[in-house]
Amino acid sequence: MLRFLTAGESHGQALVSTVEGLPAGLAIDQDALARDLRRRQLGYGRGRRMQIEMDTAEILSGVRKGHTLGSPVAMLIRNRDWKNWQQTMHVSPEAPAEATGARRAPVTRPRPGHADLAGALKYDRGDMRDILERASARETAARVAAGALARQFLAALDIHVVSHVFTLGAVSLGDPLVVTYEQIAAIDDEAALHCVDDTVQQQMIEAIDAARAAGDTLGGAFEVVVRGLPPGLGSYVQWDRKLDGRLAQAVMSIPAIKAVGIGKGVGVASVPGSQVHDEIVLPAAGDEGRIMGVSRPTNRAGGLEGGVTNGEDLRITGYMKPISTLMKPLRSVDLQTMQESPAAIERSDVCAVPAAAVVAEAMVAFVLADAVLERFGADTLDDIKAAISRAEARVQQRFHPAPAEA
Ligand SMILES: Cc1cc2nc3c(=O)[nH]c(=O)nc-3n(C[C@H](O)[C@H](O)[C@H](O)COP(=O)(O)O)c2cc1C
Ligand SMILES: C=C(O[C@@H]1CC(C(=O)O)=C[C@@H](OP(=O)(O)O)[C@H]1O)C(=O)O
Repeated sequence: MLRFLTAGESHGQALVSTVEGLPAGLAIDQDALARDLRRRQLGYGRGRRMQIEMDTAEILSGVRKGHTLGSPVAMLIRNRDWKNWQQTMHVSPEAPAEATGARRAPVTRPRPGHADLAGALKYDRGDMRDILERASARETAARVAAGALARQFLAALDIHVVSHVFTLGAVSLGDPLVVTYEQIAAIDDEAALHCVDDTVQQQMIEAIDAARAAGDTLGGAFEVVVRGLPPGLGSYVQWDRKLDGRLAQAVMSIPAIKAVGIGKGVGVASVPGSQVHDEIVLPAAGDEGRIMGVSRPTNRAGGLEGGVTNGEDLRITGYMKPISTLMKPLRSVDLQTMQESPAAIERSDVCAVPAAAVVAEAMVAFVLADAVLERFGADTLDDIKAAISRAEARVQQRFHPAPAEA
């Protein structure tokens, strides 16, 4: 079983990510890890915090001479902003004499849509900073570090995870299923909104500018696409083994994600079956089909049938609500005075859909890595590769039987 836990407050000293269950013998590419962390910080519409942070993950354990040992990998991501928050975020009852930064007033006016009110009710905290510090999506940097290791494990098996943004507020590219894996893989890391279409991307930028000018915020939708998955990951035999369910939980757990789709997603509800299901045909001459000797002209199922991978690209969409901190705040109640009062204003993003897409890549990579280990599980990378080859040979033999002896 592959698992990870994170720790850390948004303006505390650091984030910690601990990953357990990776096989031994995986080469760790620290540049690729840094690239994933950087991609999460990019995207048009983010706030000033992203100019302060330059996320890097320091590997503290589990890796020696560039390779995993099979033991837990602990990683540390320091918050550069911490120096501005020591007076507010100190761990001791009193701020130490050397603490830097301003002493901030308690947060008492919950922001509709953030975790402030629900968290205060649950944990019985008067200052809602005690809630928002951990509810903050700052934590997703630690998820991306964990996901980066999973992604490197998958890449060693020639499985690749990419994403793109296809909707931002009212601007949309339309059906993401028409966008190819190759188009998504070609998106430049520095692209403003990680959209495959430059004209649509420009309209998205303008929508964000307009929202910012109005003191408002915007959400949107992204798609994660995975190429190279072996068929047979996940299972239909129990509810908690269905891979669609496991992926949906992982993506839905990202702050502000309110809906998840597989393949055609919610579109399946409004059209007949003939426009939903992917026919199974014999491959055209010269096209072997992927592994199974059959071909699927369409992939509306998004690579999953019965909660099991079918050898096609995995396609999963995530829908993000607009950021809940509005510079023109919504109505709220000051929980200290119990007077109606505009919601608190914190420094904030106007839009973070591209960042959420990168986090979703990490979460999807993690769930898939776990599913690969479950099916081909072993303690070393070489054993896993051998198990995958064996499974491929078995499927190949069944669907391409050798010609009978004359
Ligand atoms: C990458 C990313 C950045 C975010 N930035 C902000 C932000 O700057 N301000 C804010 O109010 N919410 C932001 N959010 C959303 C909140 O974290 C989220 O709405 C809150 O934790 C409540 O969780 P829920 O929306 O899932 O119910 C961000 C989310 C993500 C994924
Ligand atoms: C720090 C990150 O995102 C933060 C997520 C967030 C929230 O409420 O979720 C609020 C903002 O925090 P701050 O007030 O410090 O600017 C974002 O910047 C990050 O993505 O690394």
